[in-house]
Amino acid sequence: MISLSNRFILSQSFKNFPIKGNFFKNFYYPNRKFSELSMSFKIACIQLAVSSDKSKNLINAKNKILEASKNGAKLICLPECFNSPYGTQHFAQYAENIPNGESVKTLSEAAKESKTYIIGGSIPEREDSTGKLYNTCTVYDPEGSLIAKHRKVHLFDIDVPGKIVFKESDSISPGNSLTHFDTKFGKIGVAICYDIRFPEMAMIAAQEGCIAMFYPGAFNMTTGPLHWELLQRARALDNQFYVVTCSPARDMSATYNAWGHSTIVNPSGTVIATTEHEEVIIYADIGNKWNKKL
Ligand SMILES: NC(=O)CCC(=O)C(=O)O
Repeated sequence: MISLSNRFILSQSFKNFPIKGNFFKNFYYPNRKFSELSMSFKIACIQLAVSSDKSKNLINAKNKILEASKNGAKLICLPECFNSPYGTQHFAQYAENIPNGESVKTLSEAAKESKTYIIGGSIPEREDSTGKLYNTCTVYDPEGSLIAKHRKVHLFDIDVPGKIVFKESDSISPGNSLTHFDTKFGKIGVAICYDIRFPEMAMIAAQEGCIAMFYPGAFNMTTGPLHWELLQRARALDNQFYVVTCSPARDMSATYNAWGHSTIVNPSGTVIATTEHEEVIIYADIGNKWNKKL
């Protein structure tokens, strides 16, 4: 039995979120548009092999970003916790200030050099004024500017007897806001891993006009096979937008074994790109054309 002990009642956590006008007016989003530029554009998910060596992780991430851009990707996503092994015992050691840490510097340079949008997976963030840690995604435009930051809202606390015990809230504090950002291709939503289990976040992104929701994430060997793909297809079909997940590659010598299987799902709930658990880059062209294939 999965304990969802830190589940927020969304009406409480987002009670001040401004839902404008009649929420159901555009339920099927007939007017949501990719920009004129983007009948279709290529995205990439880098299923990065993450080690305990932070500098190595940063160099590897940058090289893979340059490789994905050479292959035509215009928007590139990294996995949850790409600069550090995923684990409560590691977060404090690898945590950085945002925007003054080395991970932000590396990703900003990579975005500028590759001239791509980058959704920088996540890193453990230290807020200097409070000492609190967050699991945070940073986003960059093709000029290398930091254009958005998402702190994971729903922390992953789980206890499946005999299978997996993990309590992210032991060291990480939750974020309290939703994150959507504009690109020249259209508006994009971002959330992190366990956030995908809370459909309201994706619904609000769709209502706000997002064309896709990206979830850097690291599911595990218990819940991965059960729910990873199902959740993505559900969020995509519910909201009629693309859903993209990006996991670290699996490392069986680590304390937390990621499921891998980074995946891209179209607005009809169909998987258009996926993989197994090794280090790899997956690509897909996303845009308005998907519905002509139905
Ligand atoms: N890193 C995470 O939030 C993992 C979430 C997960 O595995 C789940 O089942 O949910």
